[in-house]
Amino acid sequence: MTSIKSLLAESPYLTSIPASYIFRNNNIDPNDSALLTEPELKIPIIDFSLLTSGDPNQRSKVISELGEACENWGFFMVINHSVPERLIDAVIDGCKGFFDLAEEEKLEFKGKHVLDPIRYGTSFNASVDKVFYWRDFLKVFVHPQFHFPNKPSGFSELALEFCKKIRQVVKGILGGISEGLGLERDYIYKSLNLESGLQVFAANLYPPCPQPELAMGMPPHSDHGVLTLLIQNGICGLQIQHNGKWVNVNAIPNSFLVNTCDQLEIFSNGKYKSVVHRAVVNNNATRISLAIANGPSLDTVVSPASELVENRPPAYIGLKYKEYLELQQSRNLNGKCMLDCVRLL
Ligand SMILES: O=C(O)CCC(=O)C(=O)O
Ligand SMILES: [Fe+2]
Repeated sequence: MTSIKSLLAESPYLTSIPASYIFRNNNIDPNDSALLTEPELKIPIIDFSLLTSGDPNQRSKVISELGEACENWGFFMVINHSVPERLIDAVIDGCKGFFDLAEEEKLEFKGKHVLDPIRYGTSFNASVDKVFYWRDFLKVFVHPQFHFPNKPSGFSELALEFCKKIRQVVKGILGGISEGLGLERDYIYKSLNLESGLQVFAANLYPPCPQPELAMGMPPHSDHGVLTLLIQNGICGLQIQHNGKWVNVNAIPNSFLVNTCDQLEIFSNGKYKSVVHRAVVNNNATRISLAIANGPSLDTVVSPASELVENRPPAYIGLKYKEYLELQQSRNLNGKCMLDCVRLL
């Protein structure tokens, strides 16, 4: 399966996309006409420094903001996270450097199975996708064991430092979410074994597309883990579903875009729904996004927390995270269809 990058290198003056990439027709999709832009809506913003500050009033205020964001949006932007901007920029440059390698060099990292620790590819799962997505990707398992491509030089070291810092931010946010649910600060972190949790570094390349209104970078889906943190190269393209409408996310510079994922929905017994999101493409700039997915350890059986099923019976069956992940990755990416496999109510 040809990457988008090679497709464009072979046909630099492409004016229409191959039929196999036509995902939608704006004229007939009512969902697409329901697009809202974000300023009217105020996507929640969480000040991470207040979560870690010693001031209990500020902390309890931000914990309740976090709870509202999880309940009403499943999405928020995190500012003042203390991960240096130069590190973020360098990691994004590293992703660009990887995608700029010759195709033969990248193909050395072409994985076969969803649990292969390094996988370079295109679309989502090109062997089952009915329509191809306008996206090339590099997915790497960086925790509990750190794997990484050995090129471009220096990229691996930067990624190691970055992912470690992200785990600290995730720990802080999950502490706030736990307390917001009335649990001990480290309850979610411990119950889901985040200390040995799976962390996936997923870099996405969306080259300019001659017919962006017909193509899709990534189709509507929810993420399988607990929390995903996303950064990008200053070019927007992420949209989240909110009250049945698509909302453009205009990221605050240097913020992390955070979405709550399926394992948190299951663990919170449906109180915090994982958010459906997608990536649209444009016709003038290459977009790079980097999603860091943070999940339980692969052998954790995730089920609704016992503390949260007192007033409401469990709404999901327990399933080992590894099994959930294998199922999700081997199918078509389609909204929240995976959660339906474990839903009881
Ligand atoms: O590129 C984006 O904005 C979204 C990426 C995404 O949803 C993912 O990698 O799971
Ligand atoms: Fe996603």
